[in-house]
Amino acid sequence: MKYKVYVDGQEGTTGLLINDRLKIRDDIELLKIDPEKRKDTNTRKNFLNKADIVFLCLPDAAAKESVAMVTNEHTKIIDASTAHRTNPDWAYGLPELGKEYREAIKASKRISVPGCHATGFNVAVHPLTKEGILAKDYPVTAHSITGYSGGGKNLIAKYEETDTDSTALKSPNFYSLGLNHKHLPEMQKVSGLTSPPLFTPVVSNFYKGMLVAVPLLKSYMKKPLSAKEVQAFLANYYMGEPFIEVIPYDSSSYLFEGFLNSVQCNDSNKLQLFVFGNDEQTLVVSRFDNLGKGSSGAAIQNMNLLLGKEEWLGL
Ligand SMILES: NC(=O)C1=CN([C@@H]2O[C@H](COP(=O)(O)OP(=O)(O)OC[C@H]3O[C@@H](n4cnc5c(N)ncnc54)[C@H](OP(=O)(O)O)[C@@H]3O)[C@@H](O)[C@H]2O)C=CC1
Ligand SMILES: CC(=O)N[C@@H](CCC(=O)OP(=O)(O)O)C(=O)O
Repeated sequence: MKYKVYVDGQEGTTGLLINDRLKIRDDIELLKIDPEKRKDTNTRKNFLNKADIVFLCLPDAAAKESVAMVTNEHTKIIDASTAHRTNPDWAYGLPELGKEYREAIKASKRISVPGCHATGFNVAVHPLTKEGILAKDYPVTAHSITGYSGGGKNLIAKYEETDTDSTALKSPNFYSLGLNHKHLPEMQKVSGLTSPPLFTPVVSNFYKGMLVAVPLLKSYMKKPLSAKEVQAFLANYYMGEPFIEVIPYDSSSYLFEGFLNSVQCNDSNKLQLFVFGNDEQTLVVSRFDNLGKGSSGAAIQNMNLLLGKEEWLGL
């Protein structure tokens, strides 16, 4: 039997990539809506209820509308938007965080795909709070560098327009300067911190790829660890996870002329976790593709868990 899969938002940045990842599967029947009708409520409703699995690749408000249109109790929904990520009725789609996350995903009909920055952040911080290395009230900061595809069609168009004088736009730019980025609620909830992290993302003039960096001070940790000990702890935590690669503490061979680039994990579902530093100071950095493990790759990984096909290690 082939699973019927429908992508609501198939023409968007995330939807197109999910389609690409589904096209190579022979265990899936892809239900394709006529592009002209992709915003027609009745047609969408019909597709949403015909499918065994629905991917929502829509703005938040449209994602909520789609969920409300699903009346078939067998339909499972994997939502790429921010709409349900802290909703307790939805599983948080980052199975590597622990057995309870993996089991919740497998048992649920409603899965939320984590935000891209939140993925990099939670992979670094969740194990440290869970195992009591960081107290819940540790004042966490995080910095992120992302390609512009993270902003979807609108930001891609802004960056790729040729008729604007965009020198300023095309330099690296801090954004979310209200310090209220939309991923803060899921960062705080999943890491269990009592306050949201102070998070400073930077968008830059390349299409995709990202780094999320979390600096830590040993003297403020609940269980004080050096950078080398943090690396050993994370390597042990993620041992056996095919999509999370904890890089050896001596990571010099992974750098290019001493630089850590943002794009080395592109076109994969891989997330690399680096730990830099010394006895007192630690910098944990996640590197991954914002359109891979940061969205469409993670969405497919969650589908595989739902279908009992964890062994699928394709893109
Ligand atoms: N880009 C990224 O790195 C990531 C994005 N996400 C999230 O995934 C979701 C999709 O993002 P992304 O693919 O980047 O966004 P895009 O803007 O690239 O695509 C959104 C798509 O949704 C369609 N759409 C909008 N409103 C409706 C509606 N009412 N009914 C049907 N279709 C509609 C748009 O149609 P039209 O083609 O006409 O514009 C477009 O094709 C968002 O919630 C985003 O926040 C999550 C993680 C990462
Ligand atoms: C460059 C840029 O604007 N990036 C987006 C990230 C998109 C994303 O992952 O956000 P959702 O998953 O919540 O949709 C941002 O930081 O808001």
